[in-house]
Amino acid sequence: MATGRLSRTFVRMVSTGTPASSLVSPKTPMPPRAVTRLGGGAGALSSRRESHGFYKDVETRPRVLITGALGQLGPGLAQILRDRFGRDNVIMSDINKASDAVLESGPFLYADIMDMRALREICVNYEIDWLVHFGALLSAVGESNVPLAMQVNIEGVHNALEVARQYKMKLFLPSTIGAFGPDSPRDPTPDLCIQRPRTIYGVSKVHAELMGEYYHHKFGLDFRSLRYPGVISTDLPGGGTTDYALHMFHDALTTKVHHCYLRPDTRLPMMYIDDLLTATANFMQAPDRALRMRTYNIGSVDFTPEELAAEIRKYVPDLEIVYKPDHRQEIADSWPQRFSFVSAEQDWGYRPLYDLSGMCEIMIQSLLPKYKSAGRVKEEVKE
Ligand SMILES: NC(=O)c1ccc[n+]([C@@H]2O[C@H](COP(=O)([O-])OP(=O)(O)OC[C@H]3O[C@@H](n4cnc5c(N)ncnc54)[C@H](O)[C@@H]3O)[C@@H](O)[C@H]2O)c1
Ligand SMILES: C[C@@H](O)[C@H](N)C(=O)O
Repeated sequence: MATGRLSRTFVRMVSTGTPASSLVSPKTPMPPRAVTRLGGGAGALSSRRESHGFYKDVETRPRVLITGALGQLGPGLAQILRDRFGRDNVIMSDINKASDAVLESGPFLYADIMDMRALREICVNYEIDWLVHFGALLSAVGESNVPLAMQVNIEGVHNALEVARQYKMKLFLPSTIGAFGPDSPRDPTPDLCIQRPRTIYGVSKVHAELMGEYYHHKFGLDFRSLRYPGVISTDLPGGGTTDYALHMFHDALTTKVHHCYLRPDTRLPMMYIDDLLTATANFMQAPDRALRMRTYNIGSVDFTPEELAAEIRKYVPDLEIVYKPDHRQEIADSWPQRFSFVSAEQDWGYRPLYDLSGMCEIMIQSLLPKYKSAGRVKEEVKE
């Protein structure tokens, strides 16, 4: 609770133009990495880790900065990492304004990944050990604003790489099924194969994979990346090609009509968010010696819009789908249909738990009470 209020102060200070350096003052009680062991007497965040007395905890309780943390994936990953490393050791950041729920959940800062100086200040002042770089423009949004996508997804990655190299941080940044293209084997798509994507999003992600691996080999940077499939969650996504699947759940429970921008037979790899976030945290913690590669495919299921609709109809029998493919069809047609993730299973023990029916069950169970209490469930839904 207290940290939530403080976070609000950080946001206000930054939005009024206060330099990031002035966020750290003796009166700014950002708690240190092991606040519980300090017994609540932690007034100021010292810029010197030794004053916390927990040098040995860097391995087991690293301090993590998440960029672009207000999107579909950031809040969930912050929660998992806070459960593992302590609430105040995981700092969320974004260029958007955080909700009260985010501010109450733990530390939050304004951070634009295009602003290298501010990134440096945050990483030094808050003694960041791991950088999780989520700030990005997704596939459909990227195609509608290519110059911005190039800035955020390419220059932003350069900034993340440089900061991580300079301050010897571990860097995780996600790649995607969109890093493959029509020339890649699509059923299944292995970890290593030709990658010639046709979207700026895909091109920027191949660039990120290659640059990260280059920094690893050249400078010893602990770079790690997972190629995520479309992610299914109750929180709505930020403008990708796989978004239809999430909207289908919401529409099923409210209007019972979903307008689908893909053809009914468009198969894409997907996974449930809990599997993805657990895998991400486990991968970041995996011992370096276990990793034969720096970039791995992960996934769990693959389905088409008509297969997803059939599964959701077990709960909402009269769900209607109206198919009207648009520009996103071409993107989907160039992406993998099935994803091979055997290397992740073999090397660091990746194990997804949710299949299509498990995913649908938990989505309906999670969304139904929210829509019911908002009075938006259209008629009876089989629970
Ligand atoms: N969600 C998926 O299905 C999926 C699948 C594959 C890969 N990924 C990758 O995972 C990461 C997170 O995805 P997401 O779904 O949460 O994305 P999202 O679009 O929901 O959120 C991205 C966040 O980045 C922020 N952002 C944009 N420009 C920024 C800037 N200049 N500085 C700082 N932040 C900025 C946005 O405000 C937003 O909160 C991305 O790198 C994405 O490519 C996501
Ligand atoms: C697949 C992934 O990268 C994202 N959900 C998109 O569709 O753009």
